[in-house]
Amino acid sequence: MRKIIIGIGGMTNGGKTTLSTNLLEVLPNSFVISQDIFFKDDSMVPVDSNGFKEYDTLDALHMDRMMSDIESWQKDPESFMSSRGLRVTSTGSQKPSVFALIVEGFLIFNHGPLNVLFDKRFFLEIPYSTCKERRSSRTYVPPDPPGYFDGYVWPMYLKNRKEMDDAVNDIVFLDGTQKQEELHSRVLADMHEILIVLQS
Ligand SMILES: Nc1ncnc2c1ncn2[C@@H]1O[C@H](COP(=O)(O)OP(=O)(O)O)[C@@H](O)[C@H]1O
Ligand SMILES: O=C(O)c1ccc[n+]([C@@H]2O[C@H](COP(=O)([O-])O)[C@@H](O)[C@H]2O)c1
Repeated sequence: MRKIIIGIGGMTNGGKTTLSTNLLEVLPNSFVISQDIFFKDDSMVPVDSNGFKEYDTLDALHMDRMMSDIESWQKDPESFMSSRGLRVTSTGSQKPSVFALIVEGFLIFNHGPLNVLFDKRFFLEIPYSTCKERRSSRTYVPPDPPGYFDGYVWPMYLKNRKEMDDAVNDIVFLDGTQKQEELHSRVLADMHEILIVLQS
């Protein structure tokens, strides 16, 4: 049995969830773990000197819990999926030969212990104006206060991005303004290559 872990990183609103959901639909025996669901409760997130909640750091996330879920998948992907109500697809009487885990999130490559687990890393980039526009039509819990994007989110993106660029060099950058179908085909083609290598 082969296991493949793909990282779909990217800027806020870069299209990570959309791309991951599209991949999930076509990849048999795949599962998506999203970093977003590991945000700490608002009461645990401190406020910076400008009064903005510091959500865009690894400290705002339960990374220990996220790692523990990924470890469970690594130990036994089949049980991991069935314990979440998902059936494993087999060919005839044969057990599936490949399981794929897609890990998506805005800080997945900034966490060293997670970053080392990826067989392939993708990062969705969009221009500042697209990012600001997409973000303004999204409602988080809690919602972004006035000035949050320019006063906190964008400066933190630049900081986190620099840290990632300094520490990780094996990333395929994707233009998140491309059509969803193009992004989907590009990632599938790259994954296909890895699967061939893994199966040989
Ligand atoms: N390739 C794309 N082209 C145009 N809009 C997109 C594309 N991918 C995602 N979007 C839109 O951008 C917004 C953010 O997408 P989402 O997948 O939730 O981003 P993320 O998970 O990176 O925050 C959504 O409104 C989504 O419909
Ligand atoms: O999901 C949450 O609990 C949450 C609460 C407050 C803010 N967020 C924002 O979620 C962003 C990362 O998620 P995403 O999907 O935009 O990449 C990050 O920029 C945070 O500011 C997310």
